[in-house]
Amino acid sequence: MDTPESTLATVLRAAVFAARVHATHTRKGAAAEPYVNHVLEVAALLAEHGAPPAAVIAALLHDTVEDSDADPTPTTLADIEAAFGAEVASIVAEVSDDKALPKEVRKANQVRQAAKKSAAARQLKLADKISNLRAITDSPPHGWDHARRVEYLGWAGRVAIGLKGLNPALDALFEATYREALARLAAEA
Ligand SMILES: Nc1nc2c(ncn2[C@@H]2O[C@H](COP(=O)(O)OP(=O)(O)O)[C@@H](OP(=O)(O)OP(=O)(O)O)[C@H]2O)c(=O)[nH]1
Repeated sequence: MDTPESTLATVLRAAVFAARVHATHTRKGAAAEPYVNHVLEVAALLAEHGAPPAAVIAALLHDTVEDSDADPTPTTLADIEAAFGAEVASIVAEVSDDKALPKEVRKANQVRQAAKKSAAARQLKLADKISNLRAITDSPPHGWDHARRVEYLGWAGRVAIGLKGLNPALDALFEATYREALARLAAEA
């Protein structure tokens, strides 16, 4: 008889799935960290701040579809649904940018659509931005000058306006991370 998988087992299975998909991907930062470090950080932020298990599992998988589009065997939402179910796949769909759209449209859509997303997707996206703001100061993407980092910070702040209001502790961490990044960028100017 099949026994239902525990949440812990699903979380670990998602981590293994993400590590395999991102095996050849690195972060854009100077440290060129393995990409999976980012998704583990986002999932840990959510788990530490009381987000539901489906959001933590989706966090591990959140870039597998968007970032495997150029891989020999891209990961699809159907793959995620088959392996982790419809709820997780739906959250991953909500936080995946459509890479076919021009970058300016994708960026504007993130600002415009943030507040319309589900509670799980909003918390996931906020944790994603916290991780990216940390990276902006600790290991900035290669070739990003000061102006580009300031622009990213401002844009992330505008997206976050629509994401906040669900998880006060996560909201506070975003605010603190934003202020720290702003102070460090101001000190460099
Ligand atoms: N800040 C930062 N971003 C990195 C790093 N490595 C990869 N990225 C990805 O690069 C995106 C920011 O680069 P951009 O040039 O602005 O955008 P693009 O890659 O989507 O064209 C982030 O997207 P995003 O829309 O902010 O996040 P997401 O929603 O795609 O996860 C993030 O996914 C890194 O070291 N630092």
